[in-house]
Amino acid sequence: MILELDCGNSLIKWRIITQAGALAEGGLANSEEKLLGDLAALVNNQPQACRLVSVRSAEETDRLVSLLKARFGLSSVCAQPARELAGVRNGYEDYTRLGLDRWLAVVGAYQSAQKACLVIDVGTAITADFIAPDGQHLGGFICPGMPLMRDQLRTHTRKIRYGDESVVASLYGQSPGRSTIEAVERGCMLMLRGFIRGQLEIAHEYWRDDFETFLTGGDAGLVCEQIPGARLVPDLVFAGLALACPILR
Ligand SMILES: Nc1ncnc2c1ncn2[C@@H]1O[C@H](COP(=O)(O)OP(=O)(O)O)[C@@H](O)[C@H]1O
Ligand SMILES: CC(C)(COP(=O)(O)O)[C@@H](O)C(=O)NCCC(=O)O
Ligand SMILES: [K+]
Repeated sequence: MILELDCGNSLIKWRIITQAGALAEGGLANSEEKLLGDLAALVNNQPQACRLVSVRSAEETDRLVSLLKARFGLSSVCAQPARELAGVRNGYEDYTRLGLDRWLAVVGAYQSAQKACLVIDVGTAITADFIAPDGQHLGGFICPGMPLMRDQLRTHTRKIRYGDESVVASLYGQSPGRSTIEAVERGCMLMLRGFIRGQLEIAHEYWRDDFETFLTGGDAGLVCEQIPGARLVPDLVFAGLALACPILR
């Protein structure tokens, strides 16, 4: 059994897979402690090794690797930046600067589609990445995700105040909001949708209709219906992680 971790800025996504790649368990943790507790509570499917990708600081990532070793005796392999992987060439001027979650999602998407791809990750930040038909990553765009957009308003105004627990799917509608929370959530949703529309326009300019759109990230469900034919792949980063850290397979 292999433990896989995707350490984002908000959540740690984890799963346990067999050597053959079949999913055995998985979950979400909003802190290191929660992750370690969830892993300690596993009855079956004890992992023998770990591979992980992190966009957190080197200190945080090293600490997590040490904790996994100390508590469970687990050795971890961490995904590293690369110029090229599985037929994809990193398009950043300095390839080490491209977020590793983006890179792995790009690699996972191209591996699956083998054609031009637009990869959109809707998490703490929203990222869009473009891959040409020959596997050349062209670069991408980054903007604040829903948590950051609402936090900016709650932090920098005096009268916009509501808790995360009040954010529910039923808030999202087409008509103008008639309460503060509705107005903010619907406004941020329109920003999100406008961003997505812009990315689709760019992809159409490059490749007309001959590209595949991949959607991933915790808030991908908010925009899935906006993109006909988009592939909603929650574990896209893990697909790339398996290619980046294959030694465990
Ligand atoms: N069970 C959940 N707990 C917390 N957030 C969730 C959950 N399911 C979906 N989300 C959404 O996921 C978003 C975070 O997405 P994610 O891709 O995990 O971000 P990151 O990779 O930046 O940590 C949150 O804004 C939240 O709306
Ligand atoms: C853009 C990101 C903050 C997205 O992180 P996430 O929302 O998935 O937590 C992350 O990929 C990152 O820190 N990237 C480094 C900067 C860059 O990609 O240019
Ligand atoms: K993201």
